[in-house]
Amino acid sequence: MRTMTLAFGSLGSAPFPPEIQEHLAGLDGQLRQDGERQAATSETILDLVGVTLSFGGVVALTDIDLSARRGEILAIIGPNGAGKSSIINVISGVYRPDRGHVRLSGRLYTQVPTQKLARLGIARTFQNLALFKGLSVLENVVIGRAHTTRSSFIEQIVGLGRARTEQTDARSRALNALEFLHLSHVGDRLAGTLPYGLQKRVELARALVAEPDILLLDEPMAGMTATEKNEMAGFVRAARDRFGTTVVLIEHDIGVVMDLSDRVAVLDYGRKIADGTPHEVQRDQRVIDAYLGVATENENGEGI
Ligand SMILES: Nc1ncnc2c1ncn2[C@@H]1O[C@H](COP(=O)(O)OP(=O)(O)OP(=O)(O)O)[C@@H](O)[C@H]1O
Repeated sequence: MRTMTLAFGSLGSAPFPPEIQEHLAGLDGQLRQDGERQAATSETILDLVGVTLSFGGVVALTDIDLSARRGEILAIIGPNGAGKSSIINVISGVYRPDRGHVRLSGRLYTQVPTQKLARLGIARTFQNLALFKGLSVLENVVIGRAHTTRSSFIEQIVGLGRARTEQTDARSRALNALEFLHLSHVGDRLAGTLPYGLQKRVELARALVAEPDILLLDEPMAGMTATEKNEMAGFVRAARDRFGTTVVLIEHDIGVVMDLSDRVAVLDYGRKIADGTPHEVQRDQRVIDAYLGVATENENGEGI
């Protein structure tokens, strides 16, 4: 059953909670406030061309063209089973498309090499939490720097020279990421002991510490309260504003999507049926039809 709720504007322009806003603004004066978003450059950093993917007889994606520009927040939405996760998994190299290709910063891949993902400038979070629950929050975030390690196994065991420099650097960057996401106070806690919403934020910290060009977020606000969603949306926006990161996210809460995204791509049955600004997509008849029967009219019988 297709269960997506079409609640356009449910969060509207809900403000980023004041204490978080104050914290972010005070970090080093570099953060831009809401409404002063860093404009996405016209440089296309991610390009999917004609991507088709099937599992046996099930066609998950059909001839998908999709691109994202540097510094853009792109949301992928669609009913359950529409192919959203499949796109993220193609971009991150988990699935190899039957046809089509992915271009990252101009380089062409039929399949993105998963093991080189971080070095290619891509970091991701997962639909279900993927933290090491028995490690501290800080240790979890330090792992996000693993791709930068050049020292040998022996050097790391002994903890000398290059290994020590790398560890110090990783720890320092992880501490900065924790501060940026307002998590410093839980850095020493075991990740598994944190409330769910904070664990999701730790995942974001681990992805951000890799300093990715492209951040893939698979339902980053799933299971969160409205307040937690607002906080998370604010942090995602702040990360983009501060680092110029391109964000590609899947999110079921359309209110969050409309408020946070620069552009929205809509999938239905594995096909892209719309791609535009939140305003454009919201009024697209094909999108409304895709969710037919769920809040497509207001009380006066007018389309929303
Ligand atoms: N590993 C797989 N094996 C077989 N079929 C799959 C696999 N992954 C996805 N599919 C199928 O491909 C289609 C698209 O699935 P996908 O998970 O990409 O959709 P989605 O939009 O992310 O859905 P949801 O919102 O429920 O997470 C569905 O029909 C799904 O059953």
